[in-house]
Amino acid sequence: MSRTILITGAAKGIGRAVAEDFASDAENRLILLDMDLPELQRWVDERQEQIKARVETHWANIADLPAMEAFFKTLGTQLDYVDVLVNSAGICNENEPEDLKNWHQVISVNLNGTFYVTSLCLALMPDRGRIINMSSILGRAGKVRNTAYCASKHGIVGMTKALALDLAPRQITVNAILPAWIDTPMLQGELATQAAIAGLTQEQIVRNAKKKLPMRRFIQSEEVAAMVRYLASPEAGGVTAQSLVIDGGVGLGM
Ligand SMILES: NC(=O)C1=CN([C@@H]2O[C@H](COP(=O)(O)OP(=O)(O)OC[C@H]3O[C@@H](n4cnc5c(N)ncnc54)[C@H](O)[C@@H]3O)[C@@H](O)[C@H]2O)C=CC1
Ligand SMILES: CC(C)c1ccc(C(=O)O)c(O)c1O
Repeated sequence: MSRTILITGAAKGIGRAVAEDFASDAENRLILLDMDLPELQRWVDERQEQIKARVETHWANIADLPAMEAFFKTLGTQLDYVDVLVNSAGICNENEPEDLKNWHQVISVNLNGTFYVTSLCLALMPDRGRIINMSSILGRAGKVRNTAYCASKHGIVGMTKALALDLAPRQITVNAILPAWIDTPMLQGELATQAAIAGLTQEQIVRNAKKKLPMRRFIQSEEVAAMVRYLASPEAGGVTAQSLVIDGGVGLGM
């Protein structure tokens, strides 16, 4: 089955693992977007031997609406369809409760950016298309010092549910994945910050963190990519408007 798959945030972490997964199929065409184009290109160059799909890389800031409109206008002249959209680009900043600047920054990227890409992509999406949004376990729970991030991820869940109903007559499915504690540069960066604050080594912070997790381990990006693969498959044609959690049980633990 020949498909075009557009992935945001493909340079690192979950987005990269999703790209790697789809890249093993020679019938796929991948459109990979990220703000960190050098890192995205470096990874694609490094994996040339393993990559079977046709891959294109593009610099993109999903929060920049005029730039995204221009990007999709050009894309529309180069292809007929985007069959699968995976919205993985996102940022995670802690904030003081009254921090307006951080609010705008996080909402701009995580919520507005995800909506911009989705709405622009819809013009290119055929019936039976797939939209998969990376929310978070913080799309259904709260966390101290995370007002903006939690709001953005709750927003993605709401957007997913409503859009799924709009698009259901066309057999387009829209689902959210709710991960937590995925071993990515985002998590490693946060652990490094915590280690610096606590005056501990990164290894000590990692050991302490894992002790508090029900499975005593971080989830690998490839495990999230497998969930994306399922949601993108023909077999998942009846799964829509859902929030699929992959958090090793942490969201339900005490
Ligand atoms: N790592 C984790 O434990 C969890 C991650 N998530 C979510 O999963 C998604 C992916 O996270 P990770 O892979 O861990 O993050 P990451 O930081 O490792 O990778 C995110 C990628 O998105 C790109 N990006 C950020 N802002 C962008 C923008 N404005 N335009 C284009 N690209 C942009 C970055 O350059 C980076 O390559 C995010 O939406 C995150 O909120 C949710 C729950 C847990
Ligand atoms: C601390 C790390 C980076 C992190 C960030 C966000 C979430 C989430 O949205 O659920 C996590 O679970 C994390 O582990």
